[in-house]
Amino acid sequence: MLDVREELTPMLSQYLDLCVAHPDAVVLFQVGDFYEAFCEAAEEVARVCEVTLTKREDSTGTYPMAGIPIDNAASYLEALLEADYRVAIADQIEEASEASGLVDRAVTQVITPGTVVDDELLSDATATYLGAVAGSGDETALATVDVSTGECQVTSGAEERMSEELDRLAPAELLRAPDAPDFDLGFETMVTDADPGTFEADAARETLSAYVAAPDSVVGSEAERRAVGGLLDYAEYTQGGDGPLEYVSRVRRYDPERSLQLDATAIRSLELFESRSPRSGDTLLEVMDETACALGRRRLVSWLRRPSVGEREIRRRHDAVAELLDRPMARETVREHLSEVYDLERLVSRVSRERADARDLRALKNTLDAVPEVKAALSEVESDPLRDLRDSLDELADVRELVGEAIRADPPQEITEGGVICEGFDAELDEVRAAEREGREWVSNLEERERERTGIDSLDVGYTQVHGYYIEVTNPNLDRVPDDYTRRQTLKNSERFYTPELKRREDEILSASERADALEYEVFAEVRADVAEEGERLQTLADSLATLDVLASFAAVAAANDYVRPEMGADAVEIEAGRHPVVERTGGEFVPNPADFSRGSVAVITGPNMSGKSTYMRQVALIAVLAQAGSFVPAREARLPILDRIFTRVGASDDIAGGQSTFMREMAELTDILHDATEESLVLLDEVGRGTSTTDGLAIARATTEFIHDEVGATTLFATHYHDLTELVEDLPNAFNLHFTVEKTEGSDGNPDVTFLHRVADGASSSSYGVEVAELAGVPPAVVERAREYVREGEDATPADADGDGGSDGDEARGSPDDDASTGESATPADAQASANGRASEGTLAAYVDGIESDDAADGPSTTDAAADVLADLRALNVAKTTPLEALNALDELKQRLDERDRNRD
Ligand SMILES: Nc1ncnc2c1ncn2[C@@H]1O[C@H](COP(=O)(O)OP(=O)(O)OP(=O)(O)O)[C@@H](O)[C@H]1O
Repeated sequence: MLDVREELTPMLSQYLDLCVAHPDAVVLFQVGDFYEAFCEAAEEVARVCEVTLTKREDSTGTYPMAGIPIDNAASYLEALLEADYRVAIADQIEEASEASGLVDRAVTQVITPGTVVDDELLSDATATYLGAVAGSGDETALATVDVSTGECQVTSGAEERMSEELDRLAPAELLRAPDAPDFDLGFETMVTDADPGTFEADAARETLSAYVAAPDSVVGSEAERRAVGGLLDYAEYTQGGDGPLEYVSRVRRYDPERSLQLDATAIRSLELFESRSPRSGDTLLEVMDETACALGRRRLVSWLRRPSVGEREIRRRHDAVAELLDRPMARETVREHLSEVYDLERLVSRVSRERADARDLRALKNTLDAVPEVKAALSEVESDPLRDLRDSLDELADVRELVGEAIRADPPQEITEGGVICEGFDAELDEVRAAEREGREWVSNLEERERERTGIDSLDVGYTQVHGYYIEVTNPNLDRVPDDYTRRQTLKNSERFYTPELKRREDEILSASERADALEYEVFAEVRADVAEEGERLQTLADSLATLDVLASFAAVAAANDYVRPEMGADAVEIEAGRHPVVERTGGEFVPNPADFSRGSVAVITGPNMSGKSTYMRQVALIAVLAQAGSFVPAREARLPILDRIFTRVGASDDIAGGQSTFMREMAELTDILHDATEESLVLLDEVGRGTSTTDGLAIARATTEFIHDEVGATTLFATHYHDLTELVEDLPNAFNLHFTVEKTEGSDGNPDVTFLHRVADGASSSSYGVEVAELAGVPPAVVERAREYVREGEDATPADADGDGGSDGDEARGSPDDDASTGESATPADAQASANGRASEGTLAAYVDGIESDDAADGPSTTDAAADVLADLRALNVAKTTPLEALNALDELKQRLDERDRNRD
């Protein structure tokens, strides 16, 4: 279009200028009640938003055009953001009526994934971050801002640390300074190449100096300053580029190591915020979220994501929860009033961005109305933290009064059309309104007066938009019309007139009405500006309300679920009758279990599939997370150390959907653990080493355990199906075995029935019960029977030790992956269950196949072809992409083909 620019109409040429100024965005251009896009942009908008692609015809040609209604823009904007577009909103910045020629337009906002501020596009519970990275090596800095609330934070450190921090915060959009590392990001984001100049030291200092008085004192290094500078400059650009964002009142520096570090893997595998299985759907957040308002909800997420490591801070939170637990009346009253609290942080930012309307200000007033009530409910509290919180609640009576007196209780959405400002607030406005009212009254009495004067009983006074006020006289009465009537309009049966006085009044009414609307808007804008002045006090209030809401929520959850206050600062993890906070809520009777892990101990946990190993390990970690976040915990008693990090490495099969080599990923995560864990860390390892051959897997598991035990000293829980690992405890003084118990009874068919007791006990497990678990899970009887035959064969044979790595003994032989010496692959009966659970089960299939292969070798060529076909099909099966049902069906079909082969052979 650039080449024909000279020939375009002024409007399209204006559109084109804006597109050139915002090359990375789709420009949406206000035309009346619509946002329009033209030419190529129109095609994209039509496709993504599913709106009709129309044509605009003018003297210069025909152009594609697509529009979205402004009133209803949110869902369309969401679609564009989801399709990875940035959207530049070009609003009309002058009234069409005032424009001489083309209406002036300017980009007032660039909407990008990291900078959305519209409530409809934001989630209540989580913050949407824009992030910026500058620097490299040990001097890498990461700055983030939540554009909707103004929360701006910066941190720095080694590249890997910052990469972890990025993964944890998962900003929706990321800016990179030219020298920033090219991180391998573990989350979806839009990477934006911002103007490199904004990241330069001087430019950044200047940007920052508009926000903080002494830029050098808030940031720790040049890299931090550059990251914040580039970040805020871009945030300003997206908000219309009118200078500093007033609502960013604080730029805070933080050190991620000052909180319990949970990396993205741990957050995911502990299911803090997202459930890994589409079926379960329950997360720690869902269980813990009894918050009453959005402020509290976001604070809860941030406390769970970043539990504290400060013993004093943790104790204070526990003190507050304890008191709120003891005072149910106060707690419930506080929660009730908090539920009337609007999203103050976002409200304040809208006020200072001049985006708040009259309803927002009323919402602010309602929120402020709740504050004295909350304070009153807390009047008798005795604990320091609650007293401090109560005393810190600023009622902002001045703001509350101002809004109460200025803004009507139920104002319209539109702030330019009157009906917003209360009577009695502004003398000039009242005067103009009085004039308007008086005029209208005069008109409304006119009919009666004129009927009397003319003697025409059917005379009517009315009003139309086009012609204004009129006096209507029907045709038969026209002869009685007085001389001062002037004809305005002729209808079929009547004539309409006006008088000079009526005309004068009409002009007065209209101009008073217009003036009143304009004045109202002016007064409203003044009130809004006065409120904006108090932004910082409002932010502080929001902060206290958020904290109070989370503490009350913790107390409510503790009351409802029988949680107990943990004792902090212990030297060991000691839990009596601990429960998994999420699993205990998802039905069935939950069996509480104890934990007693001294610092640096390594517990090797064995037990059949489904016996409760993973649940147990996660429960220990979740109890630690909850305690350090400030909550009570699901247990009868708990004494806990203050942990610095929690690491989790869960079985390779759980990551199969990730697409990458699961074993590589497993090992990369293991490397991080071995590298970064300390004596204050808790490490959960679930089936480490499973992603490779048995020999290698066991070797890695063994070496890992030894290393953690001897060198790292982290408290470690290691769930494994490698029963050989249980022997390790004999050599490692700080290691011990735990196992999960099952009850085995003889079933009616003579085979064993297994009941899971979900109870942890000392020592190693004696059996795997994989086949029984497979049966319980519904694996077809033919397969289960065949598996039993294999197990019996295995038991009769001498324990295989072809790998020369020790082999197994007695009962353990069945569960030991070492048994499967013929392939060197893992063939635990566990895998049968894994299959039923929707996980890959290459081990079991491999065992099955190898059985067939050796059969075939013995039987000669006659039956080998059929078996080879089966094998080929099996090898072609993409386990990662196969659902459990498909896997079972495939297995059943292969089995039938082999049965067929056996019958032919007989
Ligand atoms: N203490 C408990 N009380 C009641 N039910 C439990 C308990 N622990 C676990 N369960 C139930 O048992 C199921 C299996 O538990 P879990 O996944 O922890 O077993 P696992 O031994 O880790 O299995 P796998 O080795 O296959 O991963 C859970 O989904 C849960 O429903």
